[in-house]
Amino acid sequence: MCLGLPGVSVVCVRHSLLLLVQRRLSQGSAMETEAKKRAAYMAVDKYVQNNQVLGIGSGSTIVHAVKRIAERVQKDGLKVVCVPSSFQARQLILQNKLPLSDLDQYPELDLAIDGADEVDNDLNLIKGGGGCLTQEKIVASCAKKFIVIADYRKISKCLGEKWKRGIPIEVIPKAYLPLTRTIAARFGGVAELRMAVSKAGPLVTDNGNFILDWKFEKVSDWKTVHCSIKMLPGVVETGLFIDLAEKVFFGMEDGTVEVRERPSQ
Ligand SMILES: O=C[C@H](O)[C@H](O)[C@H](O)COP(=O)(O)O
Repeated sequence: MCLGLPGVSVVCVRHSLLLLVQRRLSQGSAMETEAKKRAAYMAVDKYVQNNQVLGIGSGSTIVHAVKRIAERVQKDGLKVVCVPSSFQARQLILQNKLPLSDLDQYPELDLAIDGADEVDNDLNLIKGGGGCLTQEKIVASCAKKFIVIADYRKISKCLGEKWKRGIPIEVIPKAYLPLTRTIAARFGGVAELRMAVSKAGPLVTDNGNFILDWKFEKVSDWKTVHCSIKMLPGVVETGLFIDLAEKVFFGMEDGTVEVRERPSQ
């Protein structure tokens, strides 16, 4: 309510603008959540079959996929076994009362499903925005099929166009400082130690390592760069997933789901 007092109308206008911005932001995120959910549901419904061993990725999009798998287990009597790619994935599997296993029991998976931070035209991915990448890549590489679920914001023509936080690189803690220098000197750009959000100090991965976010300048051959970075002593894995994803399901802004296949298949 605006009172007829000097200055009050300015306050009211500001307040209304703030509410408008907040509303837009929450609509945006509701739209993104809906897009993630649609992509996840379609991927699960098309690809998950009875008696499969599934690799479960990490992040916010995979939450919808796990929920859908659990729904199908409850409603349709679907039988699956789930292998997690992170602490979060393990918790999700347990919370949804799905059978939990590991790569010791099942070194070969029928299917792995995961999210991504960015996806280019060749279905190369940037992953690790949430600090999980090494176990995700291991799980994806053990699967006969690896499919990705994402919302429309992740679509890009070339890596780095959308994801501005740099390529996540998991490193052995003792090597982080020399690696920041070597990566910048050899490949250009800046590699920064990722800091934890609610603790003082660096983010520590599920494997007890650190993450460097490499803000690159220009890269034309991602495979070569990935291989060269992996050769550096102390590097555990990069968040570049090259030639791994077979299909990506994108939940779009208009409510549809766009499915893209890797061109070389
Ligand atoms: O480290 C996190 C993982 O690589 C996620 O799969 C990736 O960040 C995508 O996460 P979200 O589904 O939350 O966008």
